[in-house]
Amino acid sequence: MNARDILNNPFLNKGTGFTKAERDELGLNGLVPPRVQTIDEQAAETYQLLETKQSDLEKRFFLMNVFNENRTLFFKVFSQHIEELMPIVYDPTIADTIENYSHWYVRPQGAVFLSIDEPDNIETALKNGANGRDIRLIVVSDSEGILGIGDWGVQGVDISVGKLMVYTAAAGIDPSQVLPVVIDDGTNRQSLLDDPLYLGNRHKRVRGKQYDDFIDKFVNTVETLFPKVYLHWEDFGRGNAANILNRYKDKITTFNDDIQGTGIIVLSGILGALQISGQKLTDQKYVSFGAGTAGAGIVKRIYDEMILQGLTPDEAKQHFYLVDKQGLLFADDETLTPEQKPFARACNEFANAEELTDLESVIKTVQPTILVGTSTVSGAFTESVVSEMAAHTERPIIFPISNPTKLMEASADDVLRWSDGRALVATGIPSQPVEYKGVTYDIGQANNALVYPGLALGTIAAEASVLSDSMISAAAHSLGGIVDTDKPGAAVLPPVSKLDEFSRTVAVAVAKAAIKDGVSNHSEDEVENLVNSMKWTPEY
Ligand SMILES: NC(=O)c1ccc[n+]([C@@H]2O[C@H](COP(=O)([O-])OP(=O)(O)OC[C@H]3O[C@@H](n4cnc5c(N)ncnc54)[C@H](O)[C@@H]3O)[C@@H](O)[C@H]2O)c1
Ligand SMILES: O=C(O)C[C@H](O)C(=O)O
Ligand SMILES: [Mn+2]
Repeated sequence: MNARDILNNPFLNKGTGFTKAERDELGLNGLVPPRVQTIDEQAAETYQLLETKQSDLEKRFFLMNVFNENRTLFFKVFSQHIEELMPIVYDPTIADTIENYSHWYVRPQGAVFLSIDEPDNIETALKNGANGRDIRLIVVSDSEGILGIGDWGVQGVDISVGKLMVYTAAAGIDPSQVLPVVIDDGTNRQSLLDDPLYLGNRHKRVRGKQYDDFIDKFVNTVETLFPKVYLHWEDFGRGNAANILNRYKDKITTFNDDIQGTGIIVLSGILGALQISGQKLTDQKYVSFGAGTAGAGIVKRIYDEMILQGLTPDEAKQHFYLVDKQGLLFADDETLTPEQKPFARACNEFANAEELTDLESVIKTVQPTILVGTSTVSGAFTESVVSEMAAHTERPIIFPISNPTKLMEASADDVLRWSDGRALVATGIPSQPVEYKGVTYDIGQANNALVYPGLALGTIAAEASVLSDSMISAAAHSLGGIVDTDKPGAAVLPPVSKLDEFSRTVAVAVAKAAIKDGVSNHSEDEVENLVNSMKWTPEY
């Protein structure tokens, strides 16, 4: 490899960090400024320059340049300032770059672009993307359900790139072992189809057999090329996400973030909240506002936990009320998804069944103790919804977790005020602490980013053949225990600033569960070492 290839390769480039000896050996003399800098000096300068940028968007562009030039330096800066930079590198700023991707496009950022029109190119494209690297982690999206902003065609590739950045910063997954992938199967967003600058396939989304076969071919090719890979699915549409997961979850090491990751983090948050309120999960009544991919995924996780805590399936089901566009979901509704069906209620349970078409009437009638929003309906948790909940329960658990910021069901600040400081709140995007009547309330972030890095680290370290339910449950429990129950206004989840620390906790718990479950051939006393040895650190 010649010197210029080294400087142009973000995995190899150290910029001014090349030592004198390296410069002599690699032919770099004269190609970088004379002074040799340590990565700490480079990181401090980079951070200083970053802080001169005014908007989050400018900061993101700047950081993406660093990412494209020098991966090690990028992750040094990101890891050092993880709490500050998460919302810039990832959600919510990433939503802006996805909506404007084609217009702002500069570089492919190491992603692999697969076109539904060219199934025969899957293997070549993946090989080109890997370029001989040993790929252990793939994030793939078809971008039909990006966050709560919907179908963004090929532009959703940024979510695959962004999720992988968080994996490395949070859990130390080696950035040279990851591969972001987007499946471009068209888009149903007319404004993209009409946009002359749109960079994706200019046709409607392909569905049915052709789509399913493409997914199958993709999975088979991935498994052949990268037999040890952990395959993460992100932001597929409601009609595909659960189907795909169910098709592969017992065969390969695979994970759907919106279903399983969100299920884990919300269960952890609820366990944290119950630790604060001193209550039992099996005494709670749960309303899911929005019962799509995430909503139903969370319900299933909490339902499984209730069974783990001793309830029968029939008893456990009685604790859930799912609300979607049509209102409370009833069993005689023919439009229910397979994931909604088990939790639909009977009309004859309610004297006023026909009135239960909006959230407020459901809250009044059901009097829940937990309300989780995954509806993408901005402001749906109104003052009357929140105060109605607070009227019936001392410490209502209220998690408005739709993303990005513009789609939140309520702000943490409003929920606390409207419940007179009694609600236990977590939000999907980071929220500033709320001051109310002399107490500072820290707000937990119920975002799957707090858990998917550790989950993968543990699973990959244990070389688990599948991601089993007990591994998922172990992840939720390992996080749920880390709250400060004595401090007034304590958050229900651990702070993002400690993400690297608790990713390790999650990883160890997950790897141990894999071994107990018989899906890993390692032994428990190896776990600490296995996890430690997987961990990549941003140093030269
Ligand atoms: N915080 C997190 O970690 C996290 C994780 C996953 C998803 N989410 C967020 O959850 C939201 C939903 O994501 P998803 O993947 O489940 O999408 P989805 O499309 O699968 O589900 C959304 C559901 O909301 C329903 N809905 C739409 N309008 C409604 C209304 N007026 N009233 C009631 N229900 C309504 C839809 O019918 C659908 O069932 C998004 O905003 C996403 O960002 C957050
Ligand atoms: O990406 C996020 O911030 C969480 C989640 O996966 C989502 O789709 O909203
Ligand atoms: Mn998602």
